[in-house]
Amino acid sequence: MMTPDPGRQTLLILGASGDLTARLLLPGLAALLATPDAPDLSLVGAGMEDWDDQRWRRRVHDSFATAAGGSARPAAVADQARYLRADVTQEQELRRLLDSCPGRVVIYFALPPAVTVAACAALRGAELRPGTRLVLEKPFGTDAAGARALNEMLARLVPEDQIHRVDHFLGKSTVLNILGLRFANRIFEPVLNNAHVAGVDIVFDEDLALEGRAGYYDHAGALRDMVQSHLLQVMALLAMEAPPSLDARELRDRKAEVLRATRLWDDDPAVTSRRARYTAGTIGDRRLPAYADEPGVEAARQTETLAEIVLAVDNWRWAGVPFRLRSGKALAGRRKEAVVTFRQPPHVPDGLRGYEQPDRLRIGFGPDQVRLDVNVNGPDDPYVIDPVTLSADFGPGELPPYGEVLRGVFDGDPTLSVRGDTAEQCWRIVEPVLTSWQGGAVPLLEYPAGSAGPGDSLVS
Ligand SMILES: NC(=O)C1=CN([C@@H]2O[C@H](COP(=O)(O)OP(=O)(O)OC[C@H]3O[C@@H](n4cnc5c(N)ncnc54)[C@H](OP(=O)(O)O)[C@@H]3O)[C@@H](O)[C@H]2O)C=CC1
Ligand SMILES: O=C1O[C@H](COP(=O)(O)O)[C@@H](O)[C@H](O)[C@H]1O
Repeated sequence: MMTPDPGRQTLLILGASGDLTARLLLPGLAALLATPDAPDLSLVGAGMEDWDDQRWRRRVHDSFATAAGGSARPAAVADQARYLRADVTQEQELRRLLDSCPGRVVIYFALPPAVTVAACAALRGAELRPGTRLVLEKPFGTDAAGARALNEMLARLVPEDQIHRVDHFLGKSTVLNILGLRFANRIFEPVLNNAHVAGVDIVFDEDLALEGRAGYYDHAGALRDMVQSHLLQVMALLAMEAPPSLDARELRDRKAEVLRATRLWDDDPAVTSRRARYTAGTIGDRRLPAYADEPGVEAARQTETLAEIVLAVDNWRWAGVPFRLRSGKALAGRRKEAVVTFRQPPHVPDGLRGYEQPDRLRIGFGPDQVRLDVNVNGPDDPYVIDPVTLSADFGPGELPPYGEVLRGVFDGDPTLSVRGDTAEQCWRIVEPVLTSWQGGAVPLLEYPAGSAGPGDSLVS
Protein backbone atom coordinates (compact mmCIF):
# COMPACT_ATOMS: atom_id res chain seq x y z
CA MET A 1 0.00 0.00 0.00
CA MET A 2 1.36 3.43 -1.02
CA THR A 3 1.98 5.73 2.00
CA PRO A 4 0.58 9.17 1.22
CA ASP A 5 2.78 12.22 1.03
CA PRO A 6 1.12 14.28 3.80
CA GLY A 7 1.53 17.52 1.88
CA ARG A 8 -0.02 16.33 -1.35
CA GLN A 9 -3.67 15.56 -1.89
CA THR A 10 -5.75 14.36 -4.79
CA LEU A 11 -9.39 15.31 -5.04
CA LEU A 12 -11.08 12.43 -6.86
CA ILE A 13 -14.55 13.48 -7.97
CA LEU A 14 -16.90 10.59 -8.70
CA GLY A 15 -19.70 12.02 -10.85
CA ALA A 16 -17.48 14.46 -12.74
CA SER A 17 -20.02 15.22 -15.46
CA GLY A 18 -22.88 16.00 -13.07
CA ASP A 19 -24.70 19.21 -12.21
CA LEU A 20 -23.31 19.51 -8.69
CA THR A 21 -19.73 19.19 -9.92
CA ALA A 22 -20.07 21.84 -12.63
CA ARG A 23 -22.30 24.35 -10.88
CA LEU A 24 -21.20 24.30 -7.24
CA LEU A 25 -18.30 22.01 -6.42
CA LEU A 26 -15.75 23.20 -9.00
CA PRO A 27 -16.51 26.92 -8.47
CA GLY A 28 -16.13 26.35 -4.71
CA LEU A 29 -12.83 24.59 -5.32
CA ALA A 30 -11.61 27.44 -7.54
CA ALA A 31 -12.38 30.01 -4.85
CA LEU A 32 -10.54 27.92 -2.27
CA LEU A 33 -7.53 27.41 -4.57
CA ALA A 34 -7.34 31.16 -5.07
CA THR A 35 -6.73 31.73 -1.33
CA PRO A 36 -3.15 32.04 -0.06
CA ASP A 37 -3.33 28.95 2.20
CA ALA A 38 -4.84 26.69 -0.49
CA PRO A 39 -3.87 23.01 -0.34
CA ASP A 40 -1.41 21.44 -2.77
CA LEU A 41 -3.83 19.55 -4.96
CA SER A 42 -4.26 17.27 -7.97
CA LEU A 43 -7.69 16.91 -9.49
CA VAL A 44 -9.05 13.70 -11.00
CA GLY A 45 -12.58 13.37 -12.39
CA ALA A 46 -14.35 10.08 -12.99
CA GLY A 47 -17.67 9.16 -14.52
CA MET A 48 -19.57 7.17 -17.10
CA GLU A 49 -19.23 9.79 -19.85
CA ASP A 50 -16.75 8.93 -22.56
CA TRP A 51 -14.65 12.03 -21.94
CA ASP A 52 -10.88 12.49 -22.19
CA ASP A 53 -8.57 14.78 -20.21
CA GLN A 54 -9.10 17.65 -22.64
CA ARG A 55 -12.89 17.51 -22.36
CA TRP A 56 -12.71 17.40 -18.56
CA ARG A 57 -10.18 20.23 -18.43
CA ARG A 58 -12.56 22.38 -20.48
CA ARG A 59 -15.32 21.62 -17.98
CA VAL A 60 -13.03 22.47 -15.08
CA HIS A 61 -11.81 25.72 -16.70
CA ASP A 62 -15.39 26.77 -17.48
CA SER A 63 -16.56 26.16 -13.94
CA PHE A 64 -13.44 27.71 -12.42
CA ALA A 65 -13.96 30.82 -14.55
CA THR A 66 -17.10 31.62 -12.57
CA ALA A 67 -15.17 31.90 -9.30
CA ALA A 68 -11.38 31.96 -9.59
CA GLY A 69 -10.89 35.73 -9.78
CA GLY A 70 -7.46 36.61 -11.14
CA SER A 71 -5.51 33.86 -9.39
CA ALA A 72 -3.23 31.63 -11.49
CA ARG A 73 -3.41 28.71 -9.08
CA PRO A 74 -6.85 27.32 -10.09
CA ALA A 75 -5.88 27.48 -13.78
CA ALA A 76 -2.71 25.51 -13.04
CA VAL A 77 -4.73 22.80 -11.27
CA ALA A 78 -7.24 22.71 -14.14
CA ASP A 79 -4.41 22.37 -16.72
CA GLN A 80 -3.15 19.25 -14.94
CA ALA A 81 -6.57 17.71 -14.23
CA ARG A 82 -7.13 14.17 -15.43
CA TYR A 83 -10.28 12.28 -16.34
CA LEU A 84 -10.87 8.55 -16.14
CA ARG A 85 -13.94 6.86 -17.46
CA ALA A 86 -15.28 4.43 -14.87
CA ASP A 87 -18.38 2.81 -13.49
CA VAL A 88 -17.71 3.69 -9.87
CA THR A 89 -19.93 0.90 -8.59
CA GLN A 90 -17.33 -1.64 -9.81
CA GLU A 91 -14.52 -2.59 -7.44
CA GLN A 92 -11.91 -3.11 -10.18
CA GLU A 93 -12.63 0.28 -11.68
CA LEU A 94 -12.37 1.97 -8.30
CA ARG A 95 -9.00 0.30 -7.72
CA ARG A 96 -7.79 1.63 -11.06
CA LEU A 97 -8.98 5.11 -10.12
CA LEU A 98 -7.35 5.06 -6.70
CA ASP A 99 -4.06 3.78 -8.12
CA SER A 100 -3.90 6.80 -10.38
CA CYS A 101 -4.25 9.31 -7.52
CA PRO A 102 -1.02 10.68 -5.97
CA GLY A 103 -0.76 11.51 -2.25
CA ARG A 104 -3.63 11.51 0.19
CA VAL A 105 -6.91 10.81 -1.58
CA VAL A 106 -10.10 12.73 -0.92
CA ILE A 107 -12.94 10.85 -2.61
CA TYR A 108 -15.92 13.09 -3.34
CA PHE A 109 -19.14 11.21 -4.08
CA ALA A 110 -20.94 13.70 -6.36
CA LEU A 111 -23.38 10.96 -7.28
CA PRO A 112 -27.06 10.16 -6.88
CA PRO A 113 -27.57 8.69 -3.36
CA ALA A 114 -28.21 5.12 -4.53
CA VAL A 115 -25.04 5.15 -6.66
CA THR A 116 -23.08 6.50 -3.69
CA VAL A 117 -24.21 3.51 -1.62
CA ALA A 118 -23.18 1.11 -4.39
CA ALA A 119 -19.80 2.83 -4.76
CA CYS A 120 -19.16 2.62 -1.00
CA ALA A 121 -20.01 -1.07 -1.08
CA ALA A 122 -17.55 -1.55 -3.95
CA LEU A 123 -14.84 0.34 -2.03
CA ARG A 124 -14.81 -2.42 0.57
CA GLY A 125 -12.80 -4.55 -1.82
CA ALA A 126 -10.46 -1.78 -2.90
CA GLU A 127 -7.78 -1.15 -0.29
CA LEU A 128 -7.90 2.45 0.83
CA ARG A 129 -4.67 4.25 1.61
CA PRO A 130 -4.27 5.43 5.23
CA GLY A 131 -5.68 8.92 5.61
CA THR A 132 -8.19 8.58 2.77
CA ARG A 133 -11.12 10.95 3.29
CA LEU A 134 -14.63 10.25 2.09
CA VAL A 135 -16.93 13.13 1.24
CA LEU A 136 -20.61 12.32 0.91
CA GLU A 137 -23.36 14.54 -0.36
CA LYS A 138 -26.80 14.97 1.02
CA PRO A 139 -29.23 13.31 1.17
CA PHE A 140 -27.20 10.85 3.22
CA GLY A 141 -29.00 7.59 2.37
CA THR A 142 -32.66 7.60 1.41
CA ASP A 143 -34.25 6.75 4.77
CA ALA A 144 -33.29 6.04 8.40
CA ALA A 145 -32.48 2.37 7.83
CA GLY A 146 -30.46 3.25 4.73
CA ALA A 147 -28.52 5.95 6.58
CA ARG A 148 -27.76 3.51 9.41
CA ALA A 149 -26.56 0.86 6.96
CA LEU A 150 -24.45 3.43 5.11
CA ASN A 151 -22.90 4.59 8.39
CA GLU A 152 -22.01 0.98 9.23
CA MET A 153 -20.52 0.47 5.79
CA LEU A 154 -18.44 3.68 6.04
CA ALA A 155 -17.22 2.75 9.52
CA ARG A 156 -15.65 -0.37 8.00
CA LEU A 157 -13.80 1.79 5.45
CA VAL A 158 -12.30 4.69 7.43
CA PRO A 159 -12.55 6.25 10.93
CA GLU A 160 -15.46 8.65 11.53
CA ASP A 161 -13.16 11.69 11.54
CA GLN A 162 -12.25 10.94 7.92
CA ILE A 163 -15.90 10.94 6.83
CA HIS A 164 -17.34 14.30 5.75
CA ARG A 165 -21.09 14.33 5.25
CA VAL A 166 -21.45 17.55 3.37
CA ASP A 167 -24.36 19.88 3.87
CA HIS A 168 -23.38 22.99 1.95
CA PHE A 169 -25.85 25.09 3.95
CA LEU A 170 -23.39 24.73 6.83
CA GLY A 171 -20.89 26.54 4.61
CA LYS A 172 -23.23 29.44 3.86
CA SER A 173 -21.91 32.50 5.64
CA THR A 174 -25.33 33.54 6.90
CA VAL A 175 -26.00 30.13 8.38
CA LEU A 176 -22.68 30.39 10.22
CA ASN A 177 -23.60 33.92 11.20
CA ILE A 178 -26.50 32.49 13.22
CA LEU A 179 -23.84 31.53 15.75
CA GLY A 180 -22.58 35.08 16.11
CA LEU A 181 -26.06 36.54 16.11
CA ARG A 182 -27.13 34.25 18.93
CA PHE A 183 -24.01 33.88 21.03
CA ALA A 184 -21.81 36.95 20.51
CA ASN A 185 -24.15 39.52 22.07
CA ARG A 186 -26.72 39.74 24.86
CA ILE A 187 -29.55 41.09 22.73
CA PHE A 188 -31.19 38.09 21.09
CA GLU A 189 -30.25 34.97 23.03
CA PRO A 190 -32.16 35.88 26.24
CA VAL A 191 -35.43 36.09 24.28
CA LEU A 192 -34.97 33.03 22.07
CA ASN A 193 -37.17 30.68 24.08
CA ASN A 194 -40.80 29.75 24.65
CA ALA A 195 -41.42 32.67 27.01
CA HIS A 196 -40.95 35.11 24.14
CA VAL A 197 -41.16 33.24 20.82
CA ALA A 198 -44.50 32.34 19.24
CA GLY A 199 -43.08 30.36 16.33
CA VAL A 200 -40.14 29.90 13.97
CA ASP A 201 -40.41 29.55 10.18
CA ILE A 202 -37.55 28.29 8.04
CA VAL A 203 -38.41 28.79 4.40
CA PHE A 204 -36.46 28.08 1.21
CA ASP A 205 -38.66 28.91 -1.77
CA GLU A 206 -36.86 28.74 -5.10
CA ASP A 207 -37.76 30.02 -8.54
CA LEU A 208 -35.56 27.23 -9.95
CA ALA A 209 -37.51 24.24 -11.21
CA LEU A 210 -36.23 20.74 -11.99
CA GLU A 211 -33.41 22.09 -14.19
CA GLY A 212 -32.81 18.74 -15.88
CA ARG A 213 -32.09 16.89 -12.63
CA ALA A 214 -34.83 14.25 -12.88
CA GLY A 215 -32.30 11.41 -12.54
CA TYR A 216 -31.64 12.51 -8.98
CA TYR A 217 -34.59 14.66 -7.94
CA ASP A 218 -37.44 12.40 -9.02
CA HIS A 219 -36.19 9.83 -6.50
CA ALA A 220 -35.71 12.43 -3.78
CA GLY A 221 -38.39 15.16 -3.79
CA ALA A 222 -38.46 18.35 -1.74
CA LEU A 223 -38.66 16.69 1.68
CA ARG A 224 -35.51 14.62 1.19
CA ASP A 225 -33.70 17.13 -1.02
CA MET A 226 -34.07 20.19 1.21
CA VAL A 227 -36.03 19.71 4.44
CA GLN A 228 -34.50 16.52 5.83
CA SER A 229 -31.03 17.90 5.21
CA HIS A 230 -30.44 21.64 4.86
CA LEU A 231 -33.42 23.03 6.73
CA LEU A 232 -32.98 20.72 9.71
CA GLN A 233 -29.35 21.82 9.93
CA VAL A 234 -30.43 25.47 9.98
CA MET A 235 -33.04 24.66 12.59
CA ALA A 236 -30.46 22.90 14.75
CA LEU A 237 -28.23 26.00 14.74
CA LEU A 238 -31.19 28.22 15.62
CA ALA A 239 -32.49 26.01 18.42
CA MET A 240 -29.39 24.43 20.00
CA GLU A 241 -27.92 25.43 23.36
CA ALA A 242 -24.78 27.58 23.45
CA PRO A 243 -21.60 25.61 22.79
CA PRO A 244 -18.61 26.55 24.96
CA SER A 245 -16.46 26.70 21.81
CA LEU A 246 -16.80 26.17 18.08
CA ASP A 247 -14.69 23.08 18.35
CA ALA A 248 -16.17 20.38 16.07
CA ARG A 249 -17.14 18.12 18.94
CA GLU A 250 -18.85 20.83 20.97
CA LEU A 251 -20.80 22.27 18.06
CA ARG A 252 -21.87 18.91 16.71
CA ASP A 253 -22.84 17.67 20.19
CA ARG A 254 -25.17 20.67 20.66
CA LYS A 255 -26.78 20.15 17.26
CA ALA A 256 -27.23 16.44 17.89
CA GLU A 257 -28.80 17.13 21.29
CA VAL A 258 -31.50 19.45 19.96
CA LEU A 259 -32.26 17.22 16.97
CA ARG A 260 -32.74 14.28 19.34
CA ALA A 261 -35.41 16.37 21.09
CA THR A 262 -37.18 17.17 17.82
CA ARG A 263 -40.27 15.39 16.50
CA LEU A 264 -43.26 16.02 14.33
CA TRP A 265 -45.73 18.45 15.95
CA ASP A 266 -48.65 16.48 17.43
CA ASP A 267 -47.12 13.36 15.87
CA ASP A 268 -49.72 13.65 13.15
CA PRO A 269 -48.41 13.96 9.56
CA ALA A 270 -51.95 14.37 8.21
CA VAL A 271 -52.24 17.71 10.00
CA THR A 272 -48.66 18.91 10.22
CA SER A 273 -47.26 18.08 6.80
CA ARG A 274 -48.16 19.08 3.25
CA ARG A 275 -46.87 18.11 -0.14
CA ALA A 276 -47.47 19.51 -3.60
CA ARG A 277 -46.19 19.36 -7.16
CA TYR A 278 -46.04 22.11 -9.76
CA THR A 279 -48.13 22.14 -12.90
CA ALA A 280 -47.31 24.09 -16.06
CA GLY A 281 -46.75 27.80 -15.64
CA THR A 282 -44.52 30.78 -16.28
CA ILE A 283 -41.70 32.25 -14.20
CA GLY A 284 -40.50 35.55 -15.60
CA ASP A 285 -40.06 34.82 -19.29
CA ARG A 286 -39.60 31.09 -18.76
CA ARG A 287 -42.48 28.83 -19.73
CA LEU A 288 -42.27 25.65 -17.63
CA PRO A 289 -43.94 22.32 -18.32
CA ALA A 290 -45.72 20.53 -15.48
CA TYR A 291 -43.25 18.66 -13.28
CA ALA A 292 -44.97 15.42 -14.25
CA ASP A 293 -44.20 16.15 -17.92
CA GLU A 294 -40.51 17.00 -17.42
CA PRO A 295 -38.13 14.63 -19.25
CA GLY A 296 -37.07 11.77 -17.00
CA VAL A 297 -39.90 12.18 -14.50
CA GLU A 298 -42.11 9.21 -13.72
CA ALA A 299 -45.38 10.90 -12.82
CA ALA A 300 -46.71 7.85 -10.96
CA ARG A 301 -43.89 8.18 -8.45
CA GLN A 302 -45.79 11.23 -7.11
CA THR A 303 -42.61 13.10 -6.24
CA GLU A 304 -43.36 16.36 -4.43
CA THR A 305 -41.70 19.61 -5.47
CA LEU A 306 -42.90 21.43 -2.36
CA ALA A 307 -42.88 20.15 1.21
CA GLU A 308 -43.95 21.65 4.52
CA ILE A 309 -43.69 20.18 7.99
CA VAL A 310 -44.24 21.45 11.53
CA LEU A 311 -41.90 20.28 14.26
CA ALA A 312 -41.81 20.40 18.04
CA VAL A 313 -38.68 20.54 20.18
CA ASP A 314 -39.27 18.74 23.45
CA ASN A 315 -37.08 20.64 25.88
CA TRP A 316 -37.44 23.46 28.43
CA ARG A 317 -36.39 26.15 26.05
CA TRP A 318 -38.70 25.34 23.15
CA ALA A 319 -41.66 23.29 24.45
CA GLY A 320 -44.82 24.64 22.82
CA VAL A 321 -43.05 26.59 20.05
CA PRO A 322 -43.80 25.32 16.52
CA PHE A 323 -40.91 25.18 14.04
CA ARG A 324 -42.41 25.32 10.53
CA LEU A 325 -40.14 24.21 7.68
CA ARG A 326 -40.93 24.63 4.00
CA SER A 327 -39.14 24.34 0.70
CA GLY A 328 -40.53 24.44 -2.81
CA LYS A 329 -39.42 24.72 -6.41
CA ALA A 330 -40.76 26.72 -9.37
CA LEU A 331 -42.32 29.36 -7.15
CA ALA A 332 -43.04 32.95 -8.09
CA GLY A 333 -40.40 34.51 -5.92
CA ARG A 334 -37.40 33.54 -3.89
CA ARG A 335 -37.99 33.52 -0.18
CA LYS A 336 -34.97 32.16 1.66
CA GLU A 337 -35.04 33.01 5.32
CA ALA A 338 -35.54 31.96 8.91
CA VAL A 339 -38.09 34.06 10.74
CA VAL A 340 -38.49 34.16 14.51
CA THR A 341 -41.91 35.56 15.40
CA PHE A 342 -42.15 36.95 18.91
CA ARG A 343 -45.16 36.83 21.21
CA GLN A 344 -47.12 39.97 21.84
CA PRO A 345 -45.85 42.07 24.74
CA PRO A 346 -47.66 41.07 27.96
CA HIS A 347 -49.39 44.46 28.01
CA VAL A 348 -49.17 47.36 25.56
CA PRO A 349 -50.00 50.45 27.66
CA ASP A 350 -53.51 51.75 27.16
CA GLY A 351 -53.30 54.82 24.99
CA LEU A 352 -50.58 53.41 22.74
CA ARG A 353 -52.62 52.41 19.73
CA GLY A 354 -52.11 50.36 16.61
CA TYR A 355 -50.27 47.16 17.56
CA GLU A 356 -51.03 45.07 14.49
CA GLN A 357 -48.19 42.72 13.77
CA PRO A 358 -45.72 40.90 15.96
CA ASP A 359 -42.02 41.68 16.20
CA ARG A 360 -39.95 39.47 13.94
CA LEU A 361 -36.29 38.61 13.57
CA ARG A 362 -35.52 37.65 9.96
CA ILE A 363 -32.30 35.94 8.92
CA GLY A 364 -31.98 35.96 5.13
CA PHE A 365 -30.01 33.28 3.29
CA GLY A 366 -29.75 35.23 0.07
CA PRO A 367 -29.50 38.12 0.19
CA ASP A 368 -27.41 37.48 3.30
CA GLN A 369 -28.85 39.85 5.87
CA VAL A 370 -30.51 40.15 9.24
CA ARG A 371 -33.61 42.24 9.78
CA LEU A 372 -35.53 43.07 12.90
CA ASP A 373 -39.13 44.15 12.38
CA VAL A 374 -39.96 45.87 15.65
CA ASN A 375 -42.93 47.86 16.94
CA VAL A 376 -42.00 51.37 18.13
CA ASN A 377 -43.61 54.79 18.24
CA GLY A 378 -44.15 56.18 14.81
CA PRO A 379 -42.69 59.30 13.27
CA ASP A 380 -45.97 61.20 13.35
CA ASP A 381 -48.46 60.69 16.16
CA PRO A 382 -46.32 59.41 19.08
CA TYR A 383 -49.30 57.51 20.49
CA VAL A 384 -49.61 55.35 17.39
CA ILE A 385 -47.32 52.36 17.01
CA ASP A 386 -45.43 52.03 13.75
CA PRO A 387 -43.24 49.04 12.96
CA VAL A 388 -39.71 49.83 11.78
CA THR A 389 -37.11 47.51 10.32
CA LEU A 390 -33.53 47.55 11.55
CA SER A 391 -31.35 45.76 9.07
CA ALA A 392 -27.75 44.78 8.46
CA ASP A 393 -26.06 43.00 5.59
CA PHE A 394 -23.92 40.01 6.41
CA GLY A 395 -22.17 40.03 3.06
CA PRO A 396 -21.34 36.93 1.07
CA GLY A 397 -18.46 35.61 3.18
CA GLU A 398 -14.86 34.94 2.16
CA LEU A 399 -15.64 31.71 0.33
CA PRO A 400 -18.77 30.34 -1.34
CA PRO A 401 -20.42 27.49 0.62
CA TYR A 402 -18.65 24.72 -1.28
CA GLY A 403 -15.29 26.48 -0.85
CA GLU A 404 -15.97 26.62 2.88
CA VAL A 405 -16.91 22.96 3.23
CA LEU A 406 -14.01 21.85 1.01
CA ARG A 407 -11.60 23.81 3.21
CA GLY A 408 -12.86 21.75 6.16
CA VAL A 409 -12.39 18.54 4.20
CA PHE A 410 -8.80 19.30 3.12
CA ASP A 411 -7.90 20.53 6.61
CA GLY A 412 -9.44 17.41 8.16
CA ASP A 413 -11.79 19.61 10.21
CA PRO A 414 -15.27 18.04 10.51
CA THR A 415 -16.94 21.11 12.11
CA LEU A 416 -19.04 21.85 9.05
CA SER A 417 -19.89 18.27 8.23
CA VAL A 418 -22.81 16.27 9.58
CA ARG A 419 -21.97 13.58 12.13
CA GLY A 420 -23.26 10.05 11.48
CA ASP A 421 -25.69 9.98 14.42
CA THR A 422 -27.11 13.36 13.41
CA ALA A 423 -27.74 12.17 9.85
CA GLU A 424 -29.76 9.29 11.31
CA GLN A 425 -31.68 11.62 13.64
CA CYS A 426 -32.69 13.80 10.71
CA TRP A 427 -34.21 10.78 9.00
CA ARG A 428 -35.95 9.76 12.23
CA ILE A 429 -37.61 13.18 12.38
CA VAL A 430 -39.08 13.03 8.85
CA GLU A 431 -39.74 9.29 8.70
CA PRO A 432 -43.39 9.50 9.92
CA VAL A 433 -44.06 12.00 7.16
CA LEU A 434 -42.46 9.84 4.47
CA THR A 435 -44.44 6.82 5.65
CA SER A 436 -47.68 8.71 5.72
CA TRP A 437 -47.09 10.20 2.26
CA GLN A 438 -46.23 6.78 0.84
CA GLY A 439 -49.47 5.44 2.31
CA GLY A 440 -51.43 8.24 0.63
CA ALA A 441 -52.66 9.76 3.92
CA VAL A 442 -51.65 13.27 2.78
CA PRO A 443 -52.91 14.37 -0.65
CA LEU A 444 -50.43 15.56 -3.28
CA LEU A 445 -51.65 19.10 -4.00
CA GLU A 446 -50.86 21.06 -7.14
CA TYR A 447 -49.72 24.62 -7.81
CA PRO A 448 -48.94 26.36 -11.08
CA ALA A 449 -45.25 27.05 -11.68
CA GLY A 450 -44.70 30.73 -11.01
CA SER A 451 -47.37 30.92 -8.31
CA ALA A 452 -46.94 31.28 -4.54
CA GLY A 453 -47.67 27.58 -4.03
CA PRO A 454 -50.88 26.00 -2.80
CA GLY A 455 -53.07 28.07 -0.48
CA ASP A 456 -53.34 27.55 3.29
CA SER A 457 -49.61 27.15 3.81
CA LEU A 458 -48.52 25.83 7.20
CA VAL A 459 -45.78 28.50 7.36
CA SER A 460 -46.50 32.14 8.06
N1 LIG B 1 -27.08 19.76 -8.16
C1 LIG B 1 -27.24 20.47 -7.04
O1 LIG B 1 -27.66 21.63 -7.01
C2 LIG B 1 -26.89 19.83 -5.75
C3 LIG B 1 -26.71 18.46 -5.66
N2 LIG B 1 -26.38 17.91 -4.46
C4 LIG B 1 -26.21 16.47 -4.35
O2 LIG B 1 -25.21 16.00 -5.24
C5 LIG B 1 -25.49 14.68 -5.65
C6 LIG B 1 -25.41 14.61 -7.17
O3 LIG B 1 -26.42 15.47 -7.69
P1 LIG B 1 -26.36 16.07 -9.16
O4 LIG B 1 -24.98 16.44 -9.54
O5 LIG B 1 -27.41 17.10 -9.19
O6 LIG B 1 -26.82 14.82 -10.04
P2 LIG B 1 -26.50 14.53 -11.59
O7 LIG B 1 -27.48 13.51 -12.00
O8 LIG B 1 -26.40 15.80 -12.35
O9 LIG B 1 -25.02 13.92 -11.57
C7 LIG B 1 -24.73 12.63 -11.14
C8 LIG B 1 -23.43 12.18 -11.77
O10 LIG B 1 -23.17 10.84 -11.37
C9 LIG B 1 -22.75 10.11 -12.52
N3 LIG B 1 -22.99 8.68 -12.33
C10 LIG B 1 -24.16 8.05 -12.12
N4 LIG B 1 -23.96 6.73 -11.99
C11 LIG B 1 -22.63 6.53 -12.13
C12 LIG B 1 -21.79 5.38 -12.10
N5 LIG B 1 -22.26 4.15 -11.88
N6 LIG B 1 -20.46 5.54 -12.29
C13 LIG B 1 -19.95 6.77 -12.50
N7 LIG B 1 -20.67 7.89 -12.54
C14 LIG B 1 -22.01 7.77 -12.35
C15 LIG B 1 -23.58 10.70 -13.62
O11 LIG B 1 -23.03 10.38 -14.87
P3 LIG B 1 -24.05 10.16 -16.10
O12 LIG B 1 -24.82 11.43 -16.23
O13 LIG B 1 -23.15 9.88 -17.24
O14 LIG B 1 -24.92 8.99 -15.68
C16 LIG B 1 -23.45 12.18 -13.29
O15 LIG B 1 -22.22 12.69 -13.73
C17 LIG B 1 -26.88 14.34 -5.08
O16 LIG B 1 -26.71 13.59 -3.91
C18 LIG B 1 -27.46 15.70 -4.73
O17 LIG B 1 -28.31 15.68 -3.62
C19 LIG B 1 -26.19 18.67 -3.34
C20 LIG B 1 -26.34 20.03 -3.37
C21 LIG B 1 -26.75 20.72 -4.57
O1 LIG C 1 -28.87 20.98 -2.16
C1 LIG C 1 -29.59 21.63 -2.87
O2 LIG C 1 -29.57 22.97 -2.74
C2 LIG C 1 -30.05 23.80 -3.78
C3 LIG C 1 -30.27 25.18 -3.14
O3 LIG C 1 -29.09 25.64 -2.57
P1 LIG C 1 -28.35 26.92 -3.16
O4 LIG C 1 -27.19 27.11 -2.27
O5 LIG C 1 -27.98 26.57 -4.58
O6 LIG C 1 -29.34 28.02 -3.12
C4 LIG C 1 -31.32 23.26 -4.38
O7 LIG C 1 -31.67 24.04 -5.50
C5 LIG C 1 -31.12 21.83 -4.80
O8 LIG C 1 -32.34 21.28 -5.26
C6 LIG C 1 -30.62 20.99 -3.67
O9 LIG C 1 -30.24 19.70 -4.15
